[in-house]
Amino acid sequence: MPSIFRKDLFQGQVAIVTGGGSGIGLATATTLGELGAKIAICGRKKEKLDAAAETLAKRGIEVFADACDIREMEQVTAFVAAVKEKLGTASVLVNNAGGQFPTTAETVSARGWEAVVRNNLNGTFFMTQSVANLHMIPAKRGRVVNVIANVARGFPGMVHTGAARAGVENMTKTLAIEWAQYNVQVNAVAPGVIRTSGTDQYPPELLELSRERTPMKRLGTAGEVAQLIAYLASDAAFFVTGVTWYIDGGAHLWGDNWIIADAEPPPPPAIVAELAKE
Ligand SMILES: CCCCC/C=C/C(=O)SCCNC(=O)CCNC(=O)[C@H](O)C(C)(C)COP(=O)(O)OP(=O)(O)OC[C@H]1O[C@@H](n2cnc3c(N)ncnc32)[C@H](O)[C@@H]1OP(=O)(O)O
Ligand SMILES: NC(=O)C1=CN([C@@H]2O[C@H](COP(=O)(O)OP(=O)(O)OC[C@H]3O[C@@H](n4cnc5c(N)ncnc54)[C@H](OP(=O)(O)O)[C@@H]3O)[C@@H](O)[C@H]2O)C=CC1
Repeated sequence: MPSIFRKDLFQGQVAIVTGGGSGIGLATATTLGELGAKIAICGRKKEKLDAAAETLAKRGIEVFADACDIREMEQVTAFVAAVKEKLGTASVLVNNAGGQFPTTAETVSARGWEAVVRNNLNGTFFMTQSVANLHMIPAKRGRVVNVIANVARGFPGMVHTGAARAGVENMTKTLAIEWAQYNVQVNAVAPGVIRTSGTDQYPPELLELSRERTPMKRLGTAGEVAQLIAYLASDAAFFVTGVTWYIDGGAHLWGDNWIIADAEPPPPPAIVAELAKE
């Protein structure tokens, strides 16, 4: 996707993109890198990262890639220190790593719940705190962009991730206030359904349902999300903080991914009938 931004927009800056080995993360790393930033990417699978690093390097982007599971504080601390040593002080952090699995709320196991909350809420906080303390707060400059999901009306079918992403959305607001004094702006991006290696793992019929229920009648692209992230990471968004930006073709306002069962509603309690008589 051709960029609308000036070619040297991020010249001299270092950007960390978690989950930068694929999908939205790789598109974001490519976009920021092509706009001049040095790029650090992490993920759990080293082979995926190596392939992504090669792709970025072929485009002339200086890149540091290393395995890091964002759920593990020790791995996060080591990765964040390595970025400083290899590339310098980071001014941009894109918390993109995350994921979950479809489940009904009544069947999700305690371990399944915990795995998803750790992945999307704990991991995002660990990375943000570590980058802020080592890079952004001492430099008095930082832009954090958290990739969440469309949780405006809950997240039926994925209760664990809905709760975790809502946690990140609230954290976004808190950190925007606490860290304004350090010139660290914190925003969130909430993608609707975006065609990526991630959504390729979901049943095609679920994706088609989402497309039909999206007012703009299509799925988004990783490049479109990357452009929004680039704006929020740039100086053009200097006065923007604590805000969630939906990029979903209108889906947070209208359209449902969850079919409510066509069951007989329960009779109302007696008090409701009595009040109706008055
Ligand atoms: C309409 C579509 C909308 C789509 C919108 C969103 C799209 C995206 O987010 S795209 C990104 C897509 N990628 C993913 O979502 C994959 C991410 N998944 C993972 O990274 C991992 O599976 C994990 C972090 C969610 C869990 O990994 P891990 O901690 O290693 O978990 P364990 O294997 O140890 O299992 C713990 C616990 O969780 C249960 N579980 C794990 N995966 C699944 C699954 N796919 N389905 C059902 N249950 C799962 C697992 O069974 C364990 O529970 P117990 O069995 O009770 O021990
Ligand atoms: N595509 C969509 O429709 C939507 C996506 N999102 C969110 O956007 C983000 C990007 O997703 P997308 O690009 O579509 O999918 P991908 O599956 O391609 O990207 C997810 C990336 O996160 C990395 N990752 C996951 N868990 C961890 C972890 N614990 N530590 C480090 N890295 C991790 C994965 O790498 P590895 O497996 O190597 O660890 C992978 O590169 C995710 O948070 C996703 O949930 C939100 C709403 C909709």
